[in-house]
Amino acid sequence: MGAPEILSSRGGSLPGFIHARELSIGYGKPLMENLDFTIGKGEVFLILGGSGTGKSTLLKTLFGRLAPLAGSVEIAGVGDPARLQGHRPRFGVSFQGGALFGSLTIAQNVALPLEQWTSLDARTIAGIVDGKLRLVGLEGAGDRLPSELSGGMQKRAGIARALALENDLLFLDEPSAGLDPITSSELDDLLIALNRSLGLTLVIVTHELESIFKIGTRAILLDRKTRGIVADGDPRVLRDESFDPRVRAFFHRESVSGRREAQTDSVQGELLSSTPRPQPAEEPFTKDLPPIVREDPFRGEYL
Ligand SMILES: Nc1ncnc2c1ncn2[C@@H]1O[C@H](COP(=O)(O)OP(=O)(O)OP(=O)(O)O)[C@@H](O)[C@H]1O
Repeated sequence: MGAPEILSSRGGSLPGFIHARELSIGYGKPLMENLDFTIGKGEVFLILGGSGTGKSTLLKTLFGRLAPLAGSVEIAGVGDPARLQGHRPRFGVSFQGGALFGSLTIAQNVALPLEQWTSLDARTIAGIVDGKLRLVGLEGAGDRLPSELSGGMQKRAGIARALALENDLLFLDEPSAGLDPITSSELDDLLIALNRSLGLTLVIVTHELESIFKIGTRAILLDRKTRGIVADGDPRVLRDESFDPRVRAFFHRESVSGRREAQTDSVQGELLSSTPRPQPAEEPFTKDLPPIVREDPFRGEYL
């Protein structure tokens, strides 16, 4: 495998936060081998690639749900995140499907990690939950069940729950899957606001081009054939300056041979077979995001 093309204006300039070293991932048989990269604190780091390349598998390996086949992952100086299973989470995770508990209200869902991992009293937890719901623009929706919310609101509720423990690192798998373009763009606005205001580090699997260029400060592109990273850098720089046909194929929605695909949502190219179709428009969400402040006086208790 050749070295990845590095076209980065930002990657690597921030202090290292997550280190993947000679990392091989997969289920028995490796999907990716010898991955080496560092994610900086405060980066919006995107994992890109075609369908089935192993993006979600890499994400799960980074946060310890899956053990590496070889190599290591270190988060904030602590090696082997798999060993942290069963301990208080050091980061939030928001997966495809949201995984909110359908029989619990939104407020109860957000309260769960606080009840599980802290000894805070109910009143304090209720105050924190209110703050988290405000943070994601869901004030007033705490008493509703997930089924009573639009898809975009459910995603934001999932993010509020992932942030309940005040972690400064969030892993997200296809956050805008199934959302219409406007709701998806509003979710991007929320992620940008969280990144800029809280300094949250975001590690995101996505293949929505609009999202990639809007929120990503750094991206790696996985390639199934070489089982490695073919590009690493600022997604806009990769789009505009790369001559690698695989990189161009991904960022310009071309086939690897350079032919521009007629339909961006049904491309057949090597890297590009799974852009999800948008769903019908949802309940609108105000563009005016709430001011984001670290309003939580109990932060020290459960960090
Ligand atoms: N639990 C599992 N056991 C065995 N193989 C799996 C498992 N989960 C995923 N795979 C396989 O691993 C490969 C990579 O899957 P993964 O979900 O990581 O890809 P991806 O790049 O995220 O794809 P997509 O964009 O379609 O979600 C696929 O061939 C998939 O079928």
